[in-house]
Amino acid sequence: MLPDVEPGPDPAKVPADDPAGTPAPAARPAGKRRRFGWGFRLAVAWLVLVAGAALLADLLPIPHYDATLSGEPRSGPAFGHPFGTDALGRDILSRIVHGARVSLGVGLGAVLIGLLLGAPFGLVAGYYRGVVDRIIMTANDIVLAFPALVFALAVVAFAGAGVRNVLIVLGVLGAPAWVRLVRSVTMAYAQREFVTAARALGAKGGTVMRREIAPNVVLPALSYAFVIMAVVVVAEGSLAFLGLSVQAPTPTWGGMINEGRSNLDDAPHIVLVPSLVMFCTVLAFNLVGDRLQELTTIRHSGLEPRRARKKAAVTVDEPAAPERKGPAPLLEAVDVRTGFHTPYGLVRAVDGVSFTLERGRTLAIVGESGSGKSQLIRSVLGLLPPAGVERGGRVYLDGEDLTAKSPEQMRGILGTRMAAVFQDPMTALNPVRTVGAQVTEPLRVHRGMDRKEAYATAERLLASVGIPEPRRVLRGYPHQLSGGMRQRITIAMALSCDPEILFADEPTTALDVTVQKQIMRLLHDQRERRDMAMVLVSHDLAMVADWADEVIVMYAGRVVEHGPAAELFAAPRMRYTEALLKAAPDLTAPSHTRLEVIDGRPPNLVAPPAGCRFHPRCPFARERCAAEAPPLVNEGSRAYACWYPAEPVTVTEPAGPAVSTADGTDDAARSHQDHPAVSAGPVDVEGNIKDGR
Ligand SMILES: Nc1ncnc2c1ncn2[C@@H]1O[C@H](COP(=O)(O)OP(=O)(O)OP(=O)(O)O)[C@@H](O)[C@H]1O
Repeated sequence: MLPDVEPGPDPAKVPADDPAGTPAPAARPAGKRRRFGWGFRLAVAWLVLVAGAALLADLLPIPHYDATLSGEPRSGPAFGHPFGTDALGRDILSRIVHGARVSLGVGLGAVLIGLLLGAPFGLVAGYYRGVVDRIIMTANDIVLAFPALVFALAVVAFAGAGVRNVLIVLGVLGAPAWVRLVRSVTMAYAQREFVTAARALGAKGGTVMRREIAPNVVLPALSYAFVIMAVVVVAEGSLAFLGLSVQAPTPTWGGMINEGRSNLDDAPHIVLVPSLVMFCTVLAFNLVGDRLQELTTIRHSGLEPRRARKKAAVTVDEPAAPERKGPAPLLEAVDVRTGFHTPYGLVRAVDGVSFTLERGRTLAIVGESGSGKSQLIRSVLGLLPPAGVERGGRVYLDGEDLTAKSPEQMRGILGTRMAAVFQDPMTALNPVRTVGAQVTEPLRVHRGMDRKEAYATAERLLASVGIPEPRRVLRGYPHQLSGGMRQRITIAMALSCDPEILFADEPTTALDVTVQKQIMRLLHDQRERRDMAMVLVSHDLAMVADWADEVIVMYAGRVVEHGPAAELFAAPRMRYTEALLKAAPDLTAPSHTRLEVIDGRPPNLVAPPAGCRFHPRCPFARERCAAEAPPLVNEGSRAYACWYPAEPVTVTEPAGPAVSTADGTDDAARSHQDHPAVSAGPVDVEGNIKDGR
């Protein structure tokens, strides 16, 4: 009888096909508008009628609900008494209308109490996970397991029957269900890019929950509130039937059913009318709740391990601080390792990656999907999920050990010294907040600007990243802008506090080709103008060839080749890099040219193959490759991990597939020709590779 219904979304029940954990609106055929349907409309109309009648009960031209003998006792529907009268001759319509006040009032009150008690716990559990989550959910499960009826009877027996006590009982008993609902929605949103982007800008946990997640919980909570209202109306009716709710003479629907039981033979309408009204009201609440839930359904992902065996994040086997002779590089990653605990074992997403990056340089990270590129930069930024993660290694920013920083200190660095731009500008921006609110936030938080100053600066920032009419754009919402414009906004946000390093995780993947080029040029120009460094994650080798100074090639969580972009593209040494370049599409090749593909699939990162991880897919693999893992050996400015590398070559004629983003502008002819492996033009790489940018 009490509200222990299963809350809507539960990300733990969904297939493991989307490690990014990106909740998205339910799929809907393009061009089709969402329809509410006649059932929904009827239900809303019924609820409006009942709620309206309850609100205006005292003004309606009907007899007083307790006026005995206002008509013939037990008489059926008649003029003046459309629903008939009860055993004392009281008007049933009037009693129904006044009873609605109790039912709906208790329903609304219980929903609010449950929400206020449960939502904060749900938010905290879903956002922080780990031990906090376990404590909250264990306490929640204990409350849920408590026999609700016994609790209700005990409270009413102790504190007395009455609307206030019924409301408290139902509200408190409903709270655990709210904890579950809000937790599951929070979990689904906690890994969304706009939340990661807010964290990357240094927002505190409380701020992220309040500003980024809570507004997105509102709609699922609203749909759930309708379902809970239905449950509470039934629960209140049941308590009233037992005489434990509001006492006579105030009418309640449950009480009317109870009173009418003895007249079932000669005047069944006394029981039937309140039963029918209650039935229709409960049905209407459920219908509206279900329909709203359908409209807010989240596509869940397998991000959340069903039961992470170790939930707390741990840091293991820290490498010693590197010995330096000269000044520290701007960014230095040493043996970075990141593993995710899953039901299938530890997924070693990043497995001992080291690199350095200097000011004014662009480092690109490439590799097939799942090779660990994104998790590497999230590890460097300290933006990994708070629980279920095993991490190791060190990251130094200008010689300062970031891995030794507290979350508070890291928040001071994110957004100000290191900032990030993510793949999909739609998901990187919070859809329920204005562009202005989002762009001004880092300015207010990190640069201490007041609202007016922050808006004026935001306007200039937007103009600097090429947004026309910035003032108008600031007033709008992300969905009113094109993909390219949205990405310009996220770039403006990332640049707002003049970071020293900009991390761009596939910043153009979600955009069309011509916009891709504009965005890359914008990023490059800003990098030059601000003398920043940039870390660029991308699948697009042509783009990397165009804009990167250095390239890291990742395979199965490890670096397999690293070197200056031009040299690496001209003459890859590691066989995987070679295969990757050959698999890149060549837009300048004759039509119907077959694309080379890399046979097989990337390995399972829970149990990667022994030896060289690429050997099962490598046409050049020999015995040694399966037995011993090749170390990353340095060769001049380059490093590669391969027992049988490709020969160093001097390329004087077209050397491989060209990848072109040509759009007819002068850029098209530009830099692909500098990198033979991704171009169609003749190039001499022996020290004569010119920087075509
Ligand atoms: N929260 C998680 N739990 C378990 N495994 C995860 C989690 N996040 C990422 N992984 C796994 O870590 C590996 C590396 O993921 P990552 O996102 O870094 O790959 P990527 O190279 O960036 O791929 P893509 O180019 O498709 O984004 C993948 O196998 C992925 O499934």
